[in-house]
Amino acid sequence: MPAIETTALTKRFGDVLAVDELDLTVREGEIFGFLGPNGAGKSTTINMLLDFHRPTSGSATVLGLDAQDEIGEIRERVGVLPEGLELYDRLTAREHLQLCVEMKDAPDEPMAVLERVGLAEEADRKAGGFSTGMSQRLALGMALVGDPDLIILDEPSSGLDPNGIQHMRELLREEAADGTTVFFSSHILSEVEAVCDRVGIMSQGELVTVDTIDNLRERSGDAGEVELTVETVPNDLGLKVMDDVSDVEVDGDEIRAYCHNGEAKMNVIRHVDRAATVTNVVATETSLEELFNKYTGGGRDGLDDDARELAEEREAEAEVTA
Ligand SMILES: Nc1ncnc2c1ncn2[C@@H]1O[C@H](COP(=O)(O)OP(=O)(O)OP(=O)(O)O)[C@@H](O)[C@H]1O
Repeated sequence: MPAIETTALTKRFGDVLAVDELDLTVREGEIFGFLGPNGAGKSTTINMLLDFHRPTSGSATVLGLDAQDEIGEIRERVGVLPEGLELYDRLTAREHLQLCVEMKDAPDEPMAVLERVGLAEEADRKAGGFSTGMSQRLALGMALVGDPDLIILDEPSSGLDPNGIQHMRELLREEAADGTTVFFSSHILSEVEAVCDRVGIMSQGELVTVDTIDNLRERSGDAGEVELTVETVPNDLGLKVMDDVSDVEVDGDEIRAYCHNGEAKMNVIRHVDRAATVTNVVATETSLEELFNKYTGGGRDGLDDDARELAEEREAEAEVTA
């Protein structure tokens, strides 16, 4: 049974089609990153999963339960860190946790949760004086109460310092290792890249792709770059004619080649090694940032079929309205 499944899930706010016939499956036990630029429809989707917004049409299940009809049971089994959660200014961190423990009838010890999110020293401070990052840590702790089967986090890293981001990443990994499904939206792509099993990329209300990051790289036809430092660059390098290699550049004693897959990178290294004395090799992968731009229209080359089709539809619509 999938942890989350949506079928043609759609939300319209007046003229704005925030989520457009979304079919999304999040598997049990995975860490799934939900990506997309501002206004792509991520929060609206999350809000429909938790019945904060009613869909215009379509349906969603969470842990096999209907997101509208069985929301009570869903809320008992899901830990949520919503976007812009407002804390109670006059309650301390410990009191917030205590409230969650009581509401979920959970056996958790508030101090143990505060330890986990790095807030133990602030346990008796009122949340009204918390920094954004501290509030976010507390909200994360509240989401962890009751050992949920699924954690849904909307932009969990917002306001966290690098230390906090690292800490949150570890917590999410621990939760996943324990069998919890983690579904989170984020703008911090490096964070998504570091923890997610799969990512889904939203653009203008539509899901343009879902896959592992490695597969996205592979499918985008852009595996990355290999840079070799050599004692003397040979006269006839012969790299440009190699399969799956493009944009070869030579700069002093450095040779750079963009490769479309890992095998091409290895072939480049072997080829140059035969022709010259190689003193250093650096291979880099296409960053998720670059992939993200491709899939959301930041660059057209390398779009997968779905994204290209979507982009072409958009252009055709634009021509009609122009
Ligand atoms: N309550 C609302 N009333 C009207 N329009 C809304 C409402 N909530 C969202 N929208 C619109 O729906 C679209 C999707 O917004 P949503 O907040 O889901 O995007 P998002 O991907 O979460 O963006 P961000 O990363 O900026 O949080 C946007 O055009 C937004 O303006």
